Amino acid sequence: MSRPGLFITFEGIDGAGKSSHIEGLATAFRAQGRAVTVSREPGGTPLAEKLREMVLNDPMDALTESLLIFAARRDHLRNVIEPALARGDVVLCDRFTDATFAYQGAGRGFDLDVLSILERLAQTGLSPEADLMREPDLTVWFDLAPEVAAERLAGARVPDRFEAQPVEFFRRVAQGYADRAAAAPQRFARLDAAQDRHRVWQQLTSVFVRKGWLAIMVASQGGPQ
Ligand SMILES: Nc1ncnc2c1ncn2[C@@H]1O[C@H](COP(=O)(O)OP(=O)(O)O)[C@@H](O)[C@H]1O
Ligand SMILES: Cc1cn([C@H]2C[C@H](O)[C@@H](COP(=O)(O)OP(=O)(O)O)O2)c(=O)[nH]c1=O
Repeated sequence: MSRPGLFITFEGIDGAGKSSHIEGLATAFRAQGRAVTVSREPGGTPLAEKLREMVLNDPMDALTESLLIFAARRDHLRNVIEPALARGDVVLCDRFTDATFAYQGAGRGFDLDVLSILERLAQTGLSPEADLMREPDLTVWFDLAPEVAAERLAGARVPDRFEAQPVEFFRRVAQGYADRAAAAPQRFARLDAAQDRHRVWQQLTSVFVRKGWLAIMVASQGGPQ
């Protein structure tokens, strides 16, 4: 019998170090015989990537932004995430709905109750269990002080509309993530992202080993040098 799919998301403020580790984790899962789908939000389908370009570059009010992000998310769920989970893949997704609560909710101050309604609308009715609202099986939260993230990003890449925000914005976003983690402690795994890359990788793989999703040997494989 094939193994059930796993839906794993990666969250944290810009510059926390998520992208540095996702490919390494995909390699570790593949080395242990699992099929892996790597994706990101906003994005992951042709339509959602178009919406991403708008969200990251065009000024808009917070409701418009939230509607576009959830539209992109539904398209991504329908066309990529749900089919991959149905095949039994491990789905590794760089950001998901916690980012909307953290950035649009806590960061921009948009109404969290409206976000909850949009979440239910966008994430329900797509899997064989009609009433299921799709949520991650695990969310890895790269927790890092905004000042440290800003230092890491300075000069590293051209900032998008969010990355160009002042540090106070990221303090609110970081608090938004802390609130989401406190509300669903069984789903979240917090990493101390201030440590060096190797230690962050060790923390990351030990979460998966503890869950029984990776064998212990991978701790020395696949991670960033
Ligand atoms: N543990 C770390 N210590 C120092 N710098 C890091 C660490 N992890 C990532 N970086 C660097 O910080 C920047 C942001 O990392 P990245 O993985 O792109 O973050 P994110 O995807 O969370 O925005 C990159 O320049 C990356 O090389
Ligand atoms: C998924 C998501 C992302 N975002 C923002 C956070 C990031 O600043 C930006 C893009 O995320 P990300 O892909 O992490 O950026 P990069 O590839 O440049 O590291 O979109 C939201 O504001 N709301 C959301 O729901």
